[in-house]
This record gives sequence, structure tokens and C-alpha cells, in this order.
Amino acid sequence: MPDYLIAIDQGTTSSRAIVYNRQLEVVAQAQQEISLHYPKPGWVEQDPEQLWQSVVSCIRQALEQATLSAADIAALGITNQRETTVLWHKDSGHCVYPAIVWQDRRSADYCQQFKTSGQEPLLQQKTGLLADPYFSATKLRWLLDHVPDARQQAQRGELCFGTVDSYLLWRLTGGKVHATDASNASRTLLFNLQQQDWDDELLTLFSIPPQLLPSIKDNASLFGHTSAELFGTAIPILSMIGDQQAALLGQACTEPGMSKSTYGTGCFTVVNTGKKVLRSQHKLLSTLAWQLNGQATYALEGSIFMAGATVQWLRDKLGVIQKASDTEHLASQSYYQQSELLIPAFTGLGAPYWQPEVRAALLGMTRDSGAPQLCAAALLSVAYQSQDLLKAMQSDGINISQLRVDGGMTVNQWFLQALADICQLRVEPAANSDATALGAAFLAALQLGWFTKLTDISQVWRAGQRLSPQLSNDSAQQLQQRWQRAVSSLLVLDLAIH
Ligand SMILES: Nc1ncnc2c1ncn2[C@@H]1O[C@H](COP(=O)(O)OP(=O)(O)O)[C@@H](O)[C@H]1O
Ligand SMILES: O=P(O)(O)OC[C@H](O)CO
Repeated sequence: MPDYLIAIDQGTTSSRAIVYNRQLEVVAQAQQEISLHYPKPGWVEQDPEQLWQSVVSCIRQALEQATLSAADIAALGITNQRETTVLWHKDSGHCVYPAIVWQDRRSADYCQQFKTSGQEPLLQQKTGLLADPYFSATKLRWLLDHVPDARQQAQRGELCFGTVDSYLLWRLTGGKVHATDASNASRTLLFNLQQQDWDDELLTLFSIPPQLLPSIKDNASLFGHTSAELFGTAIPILSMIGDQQAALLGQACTEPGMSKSTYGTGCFTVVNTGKKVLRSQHKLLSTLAWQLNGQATYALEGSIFMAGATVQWLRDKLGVIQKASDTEHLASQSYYQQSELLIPAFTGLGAPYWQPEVRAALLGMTRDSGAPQLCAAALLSVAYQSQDLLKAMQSDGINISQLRVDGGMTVNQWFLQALADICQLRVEPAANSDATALGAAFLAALQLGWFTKLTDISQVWRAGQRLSPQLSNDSAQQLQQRWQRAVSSLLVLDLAIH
């Protein structure tokens, strides 16, 4: 029996393949950055072919680094950026359009119609989500309405819709399997959270032909085998799970009430709510954490669209830093009370505001404002947004006094301390910032029988160096209040040219 497995983490910023041994220790890993394209204001696209090629090349590189062959790999697990929408031809595998990324706002007007017509509560009740362009259904509807002949081809059963997990599965299996997992399905706005299946009424509401949809499977199950010619030997694919749900598991949050926050491209705070769908009164999302043997575990989620992506903006558009890690020493040259404030609504604001049309603002600039202040403002904006989420959760009766954190930004100590200070709680980074990949790897290992039950993840999870708040509660409150005044002002600003 082979002694290793590989987790693929296809994120918004990069693709990764990580080789694990039976104890789920990292043996080797490979990573490739992915390009994002912004063809119009508020639009965000990626090339599905690049996503696919990066995954294949990461798997090959990781195998090479580990001096292993595909025959040594017992299973593959997949975790992925969620909601991003791909539509491809069944026969050729050719995509009809670039992938529409979760951050894309092009369907904002269409979503507004659901709010205006009073249909949003129906969406909320069935899916746990809101009428927001974030989710896949309105992106898919846009594709069917705007790509020439797409609707006719869809009706003739010639096209496949999928989120990134589903698209990768299709490619890995050589076009043999069109499936998704319950956690990814729960992010489409087409999935009935209680019935754990596609919802006919929603398909009609969004005019989505059902023949487009993948079948839905448990998060740990046999999804298919990679085609033998890809890596030399067919490898079973034994897990698929959306990246934030994977991180919840990878952070060993298997009991109701346990929570984590992942700081990658965006930031996602997720609380395990157990077997019950908890309904937020403060615009947090109810979602499916994982489904095993048909049994769903649910979660409550706060989603922020710009976390590490704000750091990328500093690097790629402003050029004030050369690499993400530069933000750490630059920010440390400034201080929390600086006048500069960045509200990173580059693609609207997510939870708890849900304002797709609002755009980013940089406030409080002086003649002295420079790279240190911009870096501090960018990192602080993520801490302030996290505090907004924690406050919404508290209002829903969920008190988080200690936060497990992971994701690319959590290597930044200045950011972690700012998070602890602004949110006034203990921050507990995972020893391995790749909790996402670990979650997917664990599910595959569970399916292989290397572990016997879900809670065995705690044998694998390790805490890193914890940070406690050093700022006084009064000062934190003043800063939080200033942030909230700034956001409130931005929300009432009308920037349209009349
Ligand atoms: N040292 C750092 N300080 C601040 N941000 C960082 C640092 N290193 C990486 N990042 C940010 O983390 C993000 C990548 O994290 P990752 O978890 O790999 O994201 P994803 O899963 O979305 O691809 C990038 O947006 C990058 O800007
Ligand atoms: O790319 P990430 O890790 O920020 O995750 C993206 C989320 O899955 C979007 O919902």
C-alpha cells in the first residue's frame, strides 16, 4: 500500500500541491502563482487553462521534490477557491469563457432585482446565502445570457458547469467525472442546505438548465481516478472540499462553537455550528461545513473580499512594495493611531455590509503619507474588517475569545499583533499556516482508513506562537469607532456621475 498522499490547494492567488506521509507531515510542496484579470471595473477573471496547468505542474514538481512516483501516492485530495464559476464543453473540455472569480461584481444589478422584488428571504431560507454577486448562480446566469449560443448548448446538454473543484476533477479524470462536493455546492446559491441537494425552484428562478449541474458527493468519497497518462499511474481522488471549510477542519474545529479565520486573498471567519443550520440576524452566511456518510455539519461564515489581495494591490498597482513580506517592516514604522485609513472595498464590501457597488477609499492622507502608512493602513483594514465580523457574530450570540488563524498573511507578525490588538482577543496561529491543504489531506486519509474518525484531526493539528492584545481596551474601542464612522460615511457617499 502506498504511504503518501497529495493535497491540491487551488487558491485565488496560487495553486499548491503538498505531499504528506501517513502522519500527515509535509514531505514536499510546490506552488505556482496564478494571474488575475480585470477586464472592466468590478470584473475579475482567471484563465481556467492556467488553473489546470498550474495544478498539474505543481503535482509533478512536488513528486519530483519528494523523489516519489505516482505509484507511491495512495490518494489525491482537492481543496479550492469557492464560488468561482467555470462553464465548459462536455466533448472538447474547452471553456466557453474565462473563469468568473468569486470577487467579480458583474451581476450586482441582477442581484439587486432579488432584493427589490422581496425574493432575497427565499434565497436566504433555502441556501443560507444572500442575493450577492459573490455566489456562483448569478455568474452562471450571466454566462448563459451573454456567451453566444451558450444557453442553447446548455439546453442540449452539451455544457458542464462547475466550481473549480468540479472543473479540476473533470480534467484530472480525463473528462470522465462531472461531480462536486456538498461544501462547494453550498456556495452556488442553487443548493438547498436542509435537503442537501440542488433546489428545483432555485434552478427555475435563475433559469439554469439542470443538465448543466454536477452530481453532489460527500466530502470524503471516491470521486474518480486520475487518467493514467497524467502522472504515470492512476491515482484515486478521495476528497474534495471548499478551502474555507477545509481550513475549519485543518484547524481541528470539529466541535460546535469552534472557529477559525483564514487570511489568504480574502478573509473568512467560520464557526462550526454542528448538525443545526444556525440563521444569522446580522448577515452572516449559513453554509455546509462538510458532509460525511450523508450527514451534514453546518457552519456560520463571515466573508471579507480583500485581505491579502490588498497587499497584492500595494505590490502590483501602487508598486510601494516589491513583495508581500515588505509590508511587515514598513508597517512597523507607523502606528495604529495614524490618520491614514484604507477601506478596501475594491470589489464592494462583503459581510456584514454586503454592498457590492461601494468602492475603496483612502482617507486621512497628509504630506507625510508614504509607504509605511499605506502598509499599516492595508494591514489594519484587515484587522478592522475582522472585528466587524466578530461583532456580528457576537450579536448572533457567538462569542469568540480566542481566534485560530491561518493563511498566507499569518506569517506577518505585525499583522497578527494588530489583529490581537484591534479585536482585543488572543490570536492563535496554526503551526502550519496551510490548514486548508491539511483539511483536504485529512479527509483523503480518513477515506483511506489511516484515521478512524473526524476528531482524529486533533492528533495532527498544532498551535503556533500565541499572541495576546497589548493595546488597552479603550484605545482599541476608539480605533474601532473611527473605522466604523469611516465605513458609514463611505456607504452614504454617492460617487456616480449624474
Ligand atoms: N508576509 C506577508 N504579509 C502580508 N500578506 C502576505 C504575506 N505573505 C503573503 N501574503 C498575502 O497572502 C495571500 C496569499 O495567501 P494564500 O493563503 O496563499 O491565499 P490563497 O489561498 O487565496 O491563494 C496573498 O494575497 C498575499 O498578498
Ligand atoms: O483564495 P482564498 O483562500 O482567499 O479563498 C477564496 C474563498 O474560497 C472564496 O469564497
